[in-house]
Amino acid sequence: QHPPARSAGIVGAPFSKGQSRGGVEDGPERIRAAGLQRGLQELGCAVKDYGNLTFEDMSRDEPLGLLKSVRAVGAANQKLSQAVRAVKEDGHTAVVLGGDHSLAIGSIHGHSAAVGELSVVWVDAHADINTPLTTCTGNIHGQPVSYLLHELRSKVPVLPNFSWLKPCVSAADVVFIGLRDVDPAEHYILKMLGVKTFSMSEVDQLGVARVMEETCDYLSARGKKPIHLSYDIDAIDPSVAPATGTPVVGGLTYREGVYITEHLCQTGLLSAVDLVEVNPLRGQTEEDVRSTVSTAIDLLLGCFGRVREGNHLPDYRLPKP
Ligand SMILES: N[C@H]1CN[C@H](C(=O)O)[C@@H]1CCC[B-](O)(O)O
Ligand SMILES: [Mn+2]
Ligand SMILES: [Mn+2]
Ligand SMILES: [Mn+2]
Repeated sequence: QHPPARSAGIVGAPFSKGQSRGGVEDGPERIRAAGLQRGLQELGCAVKDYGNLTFEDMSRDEPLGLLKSVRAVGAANQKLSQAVRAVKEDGHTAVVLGGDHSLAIGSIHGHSAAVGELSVVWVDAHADINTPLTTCTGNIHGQPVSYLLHELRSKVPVLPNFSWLKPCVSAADVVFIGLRDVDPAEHYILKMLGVKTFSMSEVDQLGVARVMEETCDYLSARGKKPIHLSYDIDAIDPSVAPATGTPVVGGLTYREGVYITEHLCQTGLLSAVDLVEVNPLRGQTEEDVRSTVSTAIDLLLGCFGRVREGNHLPDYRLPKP
């Protein structure tokens, strides 16, 4: 029989101030222009596009110590949180198109406001778990996880435009996949909190099928909760997805990247997905950008039931002479 009808609520978040490379704000439009909505509809998925959020320019947003664009990041994520909560309350699986990975702060916060406790699968070359005091760059796209975890509450100072944010995720409900560029402070935090991680070494050692089995067993052992998939396109090897801000060699193959989404889709627990860090300006050729955007779309379609064996709509009938 066919799976229950799925519906996607798309929110574009053209935001770049969690890092310092222009262009990532064009991610949402490039992904839409390459046919995300049609691809979802061809899977029998209902689609509601909520459009792009608008982020007003911050008049003064001086750095706070190392931290850059704190007020802009705080305001943007407050807006995104409200948007994602509304999408969930409308009954859709949320699809957040970035924009940089600081957007996961608002996306996960809003998702949790709607559904309560959730599991987070963070697919990324990076752990993005620096705190405002351990960051070496000041870029908040390297910090979102620390703002969200209950266990790090005492390590994150109150920041301007962040008074709306409360931690909403437990460290034991997070799994990282694809890690290969983790700062020492981040590694210390991951070990201190006992966070489940599958670095690229484990992907090589176990294979992606076993990684996904263990991920789902680990998360469901604490009770089946809605899953928030936060997918940084730089988890995928730069040979496939080069148009991104912080590429790192030795990434997931296209097949491994898609397998992750196919597997999470079949759990039936996928409740929101972020697809972030697509930056068209970081491609050296148009083909670089096309390949990156096309991969992003295929990852999203995998979340909504696309499988490589093929799909057909429930009402399909063979034509008769
Ligand atoms: N080189 C990494 C590791 N730590 C750095 C930082 O904290 O600025 C970079 C963050 C990448 C964020 B991204 O994963 O969202 O791309
Ligand atoms: Mn990354
Ligand atoms: Mn990231
Ligand atoms: Mn990145």
